[in-house]
Amino acid sequence: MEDVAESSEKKPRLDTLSASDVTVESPLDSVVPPESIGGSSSKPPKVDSKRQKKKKQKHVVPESGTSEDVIFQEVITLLGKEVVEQTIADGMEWTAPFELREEVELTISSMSSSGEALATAPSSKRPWVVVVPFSLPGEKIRARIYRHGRMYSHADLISVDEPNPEMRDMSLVKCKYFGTCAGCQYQMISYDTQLDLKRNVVVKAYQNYSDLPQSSIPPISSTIPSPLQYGYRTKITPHFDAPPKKLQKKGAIESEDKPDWLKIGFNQIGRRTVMDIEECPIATPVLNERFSPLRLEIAQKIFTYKKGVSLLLRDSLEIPGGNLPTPTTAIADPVDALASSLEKHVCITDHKATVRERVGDKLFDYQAGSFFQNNNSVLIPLTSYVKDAIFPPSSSAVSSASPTTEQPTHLVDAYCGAGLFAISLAPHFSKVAGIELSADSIRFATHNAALNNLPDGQCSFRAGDAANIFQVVSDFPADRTVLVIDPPRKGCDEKFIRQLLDFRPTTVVYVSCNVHTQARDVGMILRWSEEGEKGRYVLDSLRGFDLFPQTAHVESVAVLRLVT
Ligand SMILES: C[S@@+](CC[C@H](N)C(=O)[O-])C[C@H]1O[C@@H](n2cnc3c(N)ncnc32)[C@H](O)[C@@H]1O
Repeated sequence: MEDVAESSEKKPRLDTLSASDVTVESPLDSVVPPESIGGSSSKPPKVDSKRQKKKKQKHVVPESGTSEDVIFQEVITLLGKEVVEQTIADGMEWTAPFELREEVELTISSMSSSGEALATAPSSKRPWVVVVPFSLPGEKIRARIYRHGRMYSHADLISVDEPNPEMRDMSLVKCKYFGTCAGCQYQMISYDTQLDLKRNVVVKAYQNYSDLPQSSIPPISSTIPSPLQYGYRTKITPHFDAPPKKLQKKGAIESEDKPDWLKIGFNQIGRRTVMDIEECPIATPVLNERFSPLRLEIAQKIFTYKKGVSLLLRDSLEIPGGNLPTPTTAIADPVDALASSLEKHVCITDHKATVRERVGDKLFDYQAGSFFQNNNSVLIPLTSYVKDAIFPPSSSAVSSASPTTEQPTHLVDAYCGAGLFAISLAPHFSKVAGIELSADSIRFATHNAALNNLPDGQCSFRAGDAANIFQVVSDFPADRTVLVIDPPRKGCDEKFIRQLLDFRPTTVVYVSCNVHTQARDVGMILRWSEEGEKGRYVLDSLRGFDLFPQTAHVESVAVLRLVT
């Protein structure tokens, strides 16, 4: 897509406006009962006057790739570039045409990449967009405005007055908190449609963020499904607030039951308020089994907490000898470890304890508080897909962009965590190097190489910034080296991309939980690779993976090949 900012000559640029001080109200503490999203209406919520404190807030243009910026790009698509530029030129982009708590009737136009619905404001108002959860294209709804952004306002859904019968099927909903909890957006949509929506997010991200011509973006295939669509989440982090000060002062007596004021669960949609949640159907069974007794244990000692707490529940295989905080440094017989690892699942709540997961014929240990992918059921499809992208399974599948018939022999795993990609792919390479910021994860990656019986010296892992890996692998032959990148949501930094281009591996597989920053980085890699004479990268394939069914999240895998 053309850069809107570049195309405006005298008008202010969309991305360079200064911050201004304005007075806003904090969001209301309102609740949309789940039944209202099926088509009936609800009463206005009670308004807690204490929560309506006025506060000063600066309006800052959101950084590229953040969720606010992603919505703003969608506002531009919906309202049109000219209209948005004119509104900015008039200095009105932060001035909503709605009062807070105003109720509006809307017709939904499209879905945002965050899984909410977008509607343009009624024609009696200035051009503006309203963002509403749990609504679908074509539906007529009533909503209540609670917060303003840049040319858009967030609203609570009050009722769906005319549902979209082709997309909405409330009989699919499996959670009693759906419609109030912030966790899931899509339970009322068929799984095939969820996958289509996620494909569309990848399409839009590359249109809005890559700055590449359409001809450089390959057709984006259908999103790869998760084998499990419920009961898949191997990690949940419910939280609770400390007891209210007045109760702490009274020194309230500990009781066997959970007091009504104590909410242990997840955030309410659009709010920072914690909802009381007893079970989460997208979490694995072992996590749900542990959650009820854990809630009671917390309730019984709630007055010992002076601050709010985030709990951790991780699904793990039971490790013979116990899921101890330190991995066994010496693994006497790794083959035995693989064979004897118990397949019994347990719930780990200690951040320092060791969690074990199986991915195909590999075992991965990691510290419970560290990063590991949260949907074990999709990890074989994901790692197999990456392997097939590196070594296309049949000659007919070899891309025309493939520069050489020689097979890659060396693998670099940047942002490697506990070694998921490095260790899964190691049998196909003679040398593997991984880098990762977390020293704990690196300790486990090294341990996992031994646990999986990989030959001594084949894999090396080091703690540090990803950009440092290129000094370490200076003896790797670039034309036989594959680079896997799996950075956090903010993506790679410029230093990393410059070093990548100095090294120029034959294939780059970029796995990302934020397709917007991925699109930005891939765009940079492709454009900058045209400088110099070391060969340029082409985007060979691009595909979404569904790691989080029932939610709007999509993981994206981009495969880049070097061509001369
Ligand atoms: C999305 S996770 C991927 C981990 C691993 N590839 C996996 O699938 O389990 C991103 C990882 O990058 C690490 N990280 C964040 N910033 C980094 C940096 N500047 N350099 C290296 N690693 C970084 C995080 O600690 C985290 O483990």
